[in-house]
Amino acid sequence: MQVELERLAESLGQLHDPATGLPLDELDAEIEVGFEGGTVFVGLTLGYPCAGREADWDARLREACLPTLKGGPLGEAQLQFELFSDIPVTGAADAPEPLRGVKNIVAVASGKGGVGKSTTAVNLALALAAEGASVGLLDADIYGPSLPTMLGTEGVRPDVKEQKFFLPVEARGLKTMSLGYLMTEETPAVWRGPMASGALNQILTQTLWGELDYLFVDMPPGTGDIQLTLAQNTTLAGAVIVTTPQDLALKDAIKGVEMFRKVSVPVLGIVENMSLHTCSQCGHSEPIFGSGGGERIAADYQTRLLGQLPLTLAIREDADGGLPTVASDPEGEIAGLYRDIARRAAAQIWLNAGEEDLPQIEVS
Ligand SMILES: Nc1ncnc2c1ncn2[C@@H]1O[C@H](COP(=O)(O)OP(=O)(O)OP(=O)(O)O)[C@@H](O)[C@H]1O
Repeated sequence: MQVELERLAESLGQLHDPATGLPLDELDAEIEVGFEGGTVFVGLTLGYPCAGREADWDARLREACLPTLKGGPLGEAQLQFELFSDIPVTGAADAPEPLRGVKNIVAVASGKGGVGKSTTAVNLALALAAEGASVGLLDADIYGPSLPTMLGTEGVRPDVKEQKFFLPVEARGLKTMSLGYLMTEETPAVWRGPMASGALNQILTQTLWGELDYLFVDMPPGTGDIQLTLAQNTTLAGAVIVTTPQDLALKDAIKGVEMFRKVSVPVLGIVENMSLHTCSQCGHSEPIFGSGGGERIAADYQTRLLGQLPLTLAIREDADGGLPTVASDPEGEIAGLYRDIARRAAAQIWLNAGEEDLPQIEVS
């Protein structure tokens, strides 16, 4: 029977993990197989949260197990499957105290403004929370903090502890902090570089984030000094670059990729937003901003296209109305796209954590 169980584990190791595209035995995935009381137990541990895929894994594992079990001593056994996630830690051990419990800090960035970076950041954060992770979201967009609008927390002021720390504002299952919660009439309308960097660093390191699997940072748009300083001063697990398919936005997205590479922050991948427009009247879809751009950058810059999101009224209305699509229509098609992208980004962090030395790409 032991031989049977080993054969089973072997055949399960050949299954492909959809978030990385790699077979389980090439990943740091743990497959446990056991037999007790007439039941074969299979446990699979992945390095990213994927509660939403449990039923899918269950079906695929059953299908893979059948030929191995059929006709053998375990042919009549019941099959019980459980999916676990063990999220890697890429936070720095010497991080400021409030960030010590944060396993992974992920920057969501864009080379230029208005491409949907904040909308993507909030939906990705909600998506990983829906997959079972504990998630925080820091709105570091000094030019126009939009998190309070998107999460319906306008006018909320965070509690302060020991006159030194902010307590994050809980919203839709996320721990959030935004410059928007702190703005007063005295807050400068236009932040100068060092002042902006200082303010960002302060809310990042003086917020009591507690234990988090992922902290998403919605970066200010662009690739100037403020962004560079933030990327340099923080141990980031990686960056997600949001772009639209227009040539100009793509050029700026490349600058984003180059900026993160310069400071050795892994680029987890590209999200192409507003890729296709589907007419709400006739259902016809067309790539009004062009097509294939995100894929091209991903190929040219050895990163991956994490996914594409359509230009739809629902995404805009949901975000602007305080209930982003992943929360307003969790089982819908668009929420599914965000969840796929979020799992791929998290899986990329897992892959990177398994590599001892990331290749250093020199950008002159
Ligand atoms: N896929 C989409 N379909 C339709 N509208 C979208 C989509 N993505 C974002 N939007 C809308 O586009 C506007 C700009 O989005 P958002 O604020 O997320 O962009 P941004 O890149 O963060 O901008 P900024 O540079 O101002 O921070 C918002 O009104 C948002 O609701």
